[in-house]
Amino acid sequence: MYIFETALASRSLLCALYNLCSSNNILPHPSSLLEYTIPPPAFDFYTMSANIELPTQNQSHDVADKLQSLASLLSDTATSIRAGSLSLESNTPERLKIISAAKDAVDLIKAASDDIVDWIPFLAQFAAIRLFVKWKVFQNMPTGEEARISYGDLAGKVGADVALIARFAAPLVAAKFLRQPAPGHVAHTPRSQVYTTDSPISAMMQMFFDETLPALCAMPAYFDQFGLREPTGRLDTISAFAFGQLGRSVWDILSDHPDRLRNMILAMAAMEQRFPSLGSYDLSWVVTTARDSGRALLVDVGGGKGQAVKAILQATPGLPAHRCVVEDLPEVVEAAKSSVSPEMADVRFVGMDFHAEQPVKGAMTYYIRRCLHDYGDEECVGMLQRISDAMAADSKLLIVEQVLSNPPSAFATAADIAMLLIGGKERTISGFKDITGRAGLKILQVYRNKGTDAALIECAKA
Ligand SMILES: C[S@@+](CC[C@H](N)C(=O)[O-])C[C@H]1O[C@@H](n2cnc3c(N)ncnc32)[C@H](O)[C@@H]1O
Repeated sequence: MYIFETALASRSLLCALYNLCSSNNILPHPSSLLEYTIPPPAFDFYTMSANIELPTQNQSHDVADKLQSLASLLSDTATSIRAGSLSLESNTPERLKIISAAKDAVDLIKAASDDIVDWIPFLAQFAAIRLFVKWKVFQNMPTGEEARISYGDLAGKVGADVALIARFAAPLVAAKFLRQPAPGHVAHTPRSQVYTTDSPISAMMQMFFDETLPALCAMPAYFDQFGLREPTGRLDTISAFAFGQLGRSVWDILSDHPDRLRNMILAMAAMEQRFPSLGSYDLSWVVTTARDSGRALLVDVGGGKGQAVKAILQATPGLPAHRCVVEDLPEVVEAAKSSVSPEMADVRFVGMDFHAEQPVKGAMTYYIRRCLHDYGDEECVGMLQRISDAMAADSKLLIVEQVLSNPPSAFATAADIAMLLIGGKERTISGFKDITGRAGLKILQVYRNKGTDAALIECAKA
């Protein structure tokens, strides 16, 4: 719309110029005016048609057809929800499918100029949410269906200017993230309530604002200094550059900041639904095969607080907790041990470094989730080689990561750019074949997770 208005205004201006000049015999013909006074036009202001790709009738029909099929998908969803056969809250793959369909519909309708109109408010919303979490604004808002608070009372509770609170609340009200039930009052929505506690989603948002955003902003200066080359190492990363810590890995840097490290570990739990610990993979073979041996049955390498092992224990009846191991950096393991849940009480927690020798040998299965994408290929080959060296001939390695499709999804590409900041990357299946093969492993099967790019890759010694 805006482009059209500009075009029309420019056209009138050119016509007026032409009329003025031609009446004074300065210009012989409009085409020479265009040819000599402006660069080749994006489109012809006189005909409004020559060089612009306006949708043909066929294309318009195509858009209409696609919109109609997306609309029927949304309408079928509504029918299933009404009939009680679909719950978007509990059915993550279906919810992600519907979100993607709704986004596809919006993309079909969008003009090129609409993108920027989406991006700019998003930045304001992101900043407002981060500040409200930091200032405990969400926590100080009453919850419940009818609950509301005046901006004045809310500002008083958190010790801020009323105007400041109202200005940062405004983008969130505009985005329907908060409600404004009456002028001067604000209320929670289910979306904002997630940020009232130290939830994994809140931790993820803080991690992106505090860790990722500064690194994204440092990228132009980083590439000016280091040249336009793909960063691969784990020491001189864009993230380290952004925090003035070149030569140190992201985990070294975080170990100086226990709060940031704790937040990062908590944030990992936010993506649990996108990264199911096993998905369709059935680990019950381990329980029957190794019942009588004393071997470890499951070793989660870089397992954080043991979130994947906890889920695997739930999904695999008969798997004894005392034969499962969670490995991570010593400081992470110490923190995890201090808050262990009852069902994890018998699990062994082992401090280690996955770039060094694997301390548990000959386990039935080694498991590594969301760690390899933190590193470039050479480091991954080293990490996999350590595991491969510890594996017995019948051991399996289970890798859970995103496996990029071609072209990749928006979420996977965003994850890839976040990984680039710390010298890592998301990989295609041939990328995984390459790094596992170089570490003396072969891929047996890939179990894809419905509705996301995550997959479990089962490997054995080559
Ligand atoms: C992205 S998190 C993944 C956590 C967990 N696997 C999950 O999927 O929820 C990466 C994990 O690797 C651990 N880590 C980082 N460097 C490590 C190292 N050198 N040795 C062992 N663990 C490490 C981190 O502490 C963190 O728990």
